[in-house]
Amino acid sequence: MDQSEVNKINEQMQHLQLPAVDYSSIRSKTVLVSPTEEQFELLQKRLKERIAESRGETIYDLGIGEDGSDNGLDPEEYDASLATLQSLATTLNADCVELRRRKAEKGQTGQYLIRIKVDETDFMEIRVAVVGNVDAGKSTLLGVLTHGELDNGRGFARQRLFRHKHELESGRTSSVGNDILGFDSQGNVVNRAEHGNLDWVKICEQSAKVITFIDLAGHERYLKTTVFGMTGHAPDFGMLMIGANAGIIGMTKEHLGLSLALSVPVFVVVTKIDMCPPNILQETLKLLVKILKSQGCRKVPVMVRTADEVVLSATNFVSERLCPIFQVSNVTGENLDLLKMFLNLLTTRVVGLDELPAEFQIDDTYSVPGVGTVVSGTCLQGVIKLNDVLMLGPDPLGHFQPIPVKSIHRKRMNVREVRSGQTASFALKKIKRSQIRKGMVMVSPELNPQACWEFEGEILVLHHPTTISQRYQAMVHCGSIRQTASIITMNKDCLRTGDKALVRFKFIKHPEYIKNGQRMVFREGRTKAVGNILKPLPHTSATNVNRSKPAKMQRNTQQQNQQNQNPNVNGTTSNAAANVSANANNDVKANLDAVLEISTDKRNIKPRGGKRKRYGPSGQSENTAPVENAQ
Ligand SMILES: Nc1nc2c(ncn2[C@@H]2O[C@H](COP(=O)(O)OP(=O)(O)OP(=O)(O)O)[C@@H](O)[C@H]2O)c(=O)[nH]1
Repeated sequence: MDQSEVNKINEQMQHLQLPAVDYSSIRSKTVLVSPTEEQFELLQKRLKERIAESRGETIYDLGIGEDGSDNGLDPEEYDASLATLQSLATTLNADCVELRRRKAEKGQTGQYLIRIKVDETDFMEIRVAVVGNVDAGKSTLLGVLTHGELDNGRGFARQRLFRHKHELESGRTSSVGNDILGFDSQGNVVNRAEHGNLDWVKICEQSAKVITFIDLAGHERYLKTTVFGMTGHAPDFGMLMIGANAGIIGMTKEHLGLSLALSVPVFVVVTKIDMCPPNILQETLKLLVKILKSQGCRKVPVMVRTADEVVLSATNFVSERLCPIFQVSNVTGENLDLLKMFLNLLTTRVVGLDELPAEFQIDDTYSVPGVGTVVSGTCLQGVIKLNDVLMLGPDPLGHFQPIPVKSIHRKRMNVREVRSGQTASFALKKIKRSQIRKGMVMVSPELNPQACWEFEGEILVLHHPTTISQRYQAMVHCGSIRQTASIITMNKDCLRTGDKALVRFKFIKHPEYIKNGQRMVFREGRTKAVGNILKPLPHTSATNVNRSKPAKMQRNTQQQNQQNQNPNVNGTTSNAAANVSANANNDVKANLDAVLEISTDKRNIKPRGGKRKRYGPSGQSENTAPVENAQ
């Protein structure tokens, strides 16, 4: 079975009302011992479905029945079952790799990774945002993982990575870096550095799964970029790094709070255990566990010390509550195998969105000599194929224009399509780079996209030194949108730390494409609020574009316009919005304590300033990079 077949099954499962298949005859733990032809077919069908459900792989339990019988098989039964499982995998063009075996009430049980062998141009994609305080060892760990050479404790692995990055990304000023780690269908790492360099195309060709690390800066002065990385690059997971000796300092809690606020499941990697006295390491772990278990985080910390624990935590990690903790050394390599095994088992959180109309969010733009304008970003839903015509926008007037996709790259590799949950870059014709900005989207014409100057959102103020009142302005981060917005109205006179409110925002520079239910962060300096977009208010009248009017007049005109279109706006919110709001309330409330704690951590507060990105006349960062670096 190849990826296109997996996709086909996915499609069928979502859209067709398939008659329910009766799997009752394959529920017993011994069914694999010597299945009848009919049972074999059913087993094959079920396995195919499971692989399709998680986009190319599944973990199969051997010796565990669904019929309530005691777990475990005797050695002969086990061997026979394993042989059947292997032949099932072979018929589906998949590999079957043992993850663990253990003793059960009656004999043995085991878990096996069944992963399809994809063709050269396809691979599963998982994005991991790497966060943590300065010096936690982020770059070093990524250097060690991706280049396969240990560190010397004095920056060796990190330099390698920097040199590699510098060579590959010369000209890029963005401080969000990407590194990739590929696994083949048997779970082996495929990265092979040649003269210190990695060939991304080769890695992707040999990989069944590629982990993209979004390397986010650890210093507070780059927090804006870090927030953008977490919202704009749509990570599946967050890897929070902590230096064992330094402990939970600086931005550690801030980054944890950000992951919580954006509902990104987090695992923790404690580094430098080779140089940390045992008592300090214990203190760091104790505090970490305390924070994770606190009311605000409500996580279940799990120390991962064995391969068994890796399988357990990876298979349960989709639930946001579990928080696996690894203790590693980049110098001795201790426990790095466990971390690699865990990364190999991570599965995408985006499933079942391929059938929706395409939606691609742009997180960067490039000018490539000989190619033209290139945009990179994430396909949030649907499938985008070569030569598809998508609506690009919104421009400063809120308009979208049709534009064909002339070439698609995934991780610098030429491909014919990109699916939901995957990142890609597109070459676009007849459009200047200065006409495109981060935060714009390319969507299927079916969606009839509309731009919004204003939207209603529900926010929770995590921290503000005094009070927030109407007309307050701060940066809204939402997906790859990063723009200052001002508060036009809210359902309270003023907001203080810990307050929740329904707020109507207005972007100050240009309208944006936003959607109901999107998570957002509203921040400026030490002020932070998180929440959800409840109701985008589409811009339909030219008055919205006229920014020369006094703020108050403009507000009134817009309110009138919107009242006319939508009588619901100023009174009660719609039912759908109210539902989102109820859910958001719970999520947001859950984060409160942790983040309040975070916001009062004085060590986080450092003077702002430092290196800034250069911006061109259009407000674009002045990136120029060859097309292959766009991904
Ligand atoms: N002994 C020891 N040293 C380590 C380990 N991991 C990293 N280091 C060292 O710690 C220093 C800081 O590591 P970096 O990788 O630069 O830290 P970082 O988190 O990337 O820092 P920023 O990129 O500035 O945010 C380097 O000198 C590394 O050699 C480890 O496991 N053991």
